[in-house]
Amino acid sequence: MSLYCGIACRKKSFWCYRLLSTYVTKTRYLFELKEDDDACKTAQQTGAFYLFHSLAPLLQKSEQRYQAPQYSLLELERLLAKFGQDTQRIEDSVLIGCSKQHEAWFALDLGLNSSSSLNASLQKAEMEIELKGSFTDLRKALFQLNTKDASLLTTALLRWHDAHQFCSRSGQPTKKNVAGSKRVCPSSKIIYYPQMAPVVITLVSDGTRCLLARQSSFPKGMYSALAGFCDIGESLEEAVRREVAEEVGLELERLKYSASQHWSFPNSSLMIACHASVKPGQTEIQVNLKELEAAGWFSHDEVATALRRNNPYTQQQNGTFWLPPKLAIAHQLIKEWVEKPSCSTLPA
Ligand SMILES: NC(=O)c1ccc[n+]([C@@H]2O[C@H](COP(=O)([O-])OP(=O)(O)OC[C@H]3O[C@@H](n4cnc5c(N)ncnc54)[C@H](O)[C@@H]3O)[C@@H](O)[C@H]2O)c1
Ligand SMILES: [Mg+2]
Repeated sequence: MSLYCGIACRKKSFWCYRLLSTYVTKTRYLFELKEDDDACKTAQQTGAFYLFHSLAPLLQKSEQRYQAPQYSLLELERLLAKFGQDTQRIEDSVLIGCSKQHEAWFALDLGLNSSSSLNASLQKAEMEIELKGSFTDLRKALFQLNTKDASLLTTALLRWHDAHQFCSRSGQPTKKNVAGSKRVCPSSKIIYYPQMAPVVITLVSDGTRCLLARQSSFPKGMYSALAGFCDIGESLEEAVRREVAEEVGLELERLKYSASQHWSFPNSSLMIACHASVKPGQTEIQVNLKELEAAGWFSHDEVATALRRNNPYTQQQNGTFWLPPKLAIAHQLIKEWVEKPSCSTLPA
């Protein structure tokens, strides 16, 4: 393994290596796998593969808990052989992380039409029987897994490769590197990197209440914070102010960054979450019905109660509103405000 400890000391020595923390060696190892196709191929030999079918991750259920099983390269080759597939399909896998011991983790979709193999997608039902699990809709899967497994199962990279198989300049097929961190057009030499769209999400407060809204496409009864894609040329602050003005007709007073999250739906977004406040007396909402179905101010008690009983699968019948599930950054933002309502009015 060729690891070095930094710009000041590029020696490949045990002494140098020992100076680096586990986290740093892990990130350097992943960097190496993204840059070096041979190193990544070698890593596949001892690596672990997570399986997907048309972007739905394979989950197995044991004792009321769901887990995403891992397969070795050998197991994967045997599986493909059993279904009459050539092992070239493994070239479609993408690097998604590694363990502290540098076991590399890959994601492979058996349902998408393969770019490296002539064979089309594998039969889902037959695979599920063979693998003793089920390919589960990603949204559902994310809410059934623990946070660590859920973050591994992001399908954004698989989806991006599936949708970027041709060069937009030459029209020729592009080729992914082994790790899947880029695609190159052999004809135009253009390098394509995975893209994501910045999205702002804002919980607006008037000091005692917070503003929640819903789109008609949301599950029945669910309310969330205001969200919107950033326009080209905008700063995050400008995007937050514009989205709030556009969607509910309010002008913001203070704005405070909270946290961020990668979000796989509908494609690949970087959600940037903020708390914001409006001027006292300037709280009258004018809902933009082209964007939202409804919006309103909710008291601290109402929101705290909704957080306590939050379960999307049981809340839809009795007419009460419910909030996005724990894994969504909207939930974290709302929880933060419930725990500390002054967070939106404190200086940034
Ligand atoms: N993780 C969370 O907690 C959370 C919570 C709420 C919303 N979200 C996500 O935030 C995203 C944006 O929210 P929104 O729908 O209110 O956005 P929005 O208010 O900007 O409205 C969506 C519209 O913006 C336009 N648009 C501009 N740039 C776009 C792009 N790059 N991709 C797609 N559409 C684009 C389209 O016309 C689209 O219909 C959604 O995809 C949603 O999944 C995540
Ligand atoms: Mg919006």
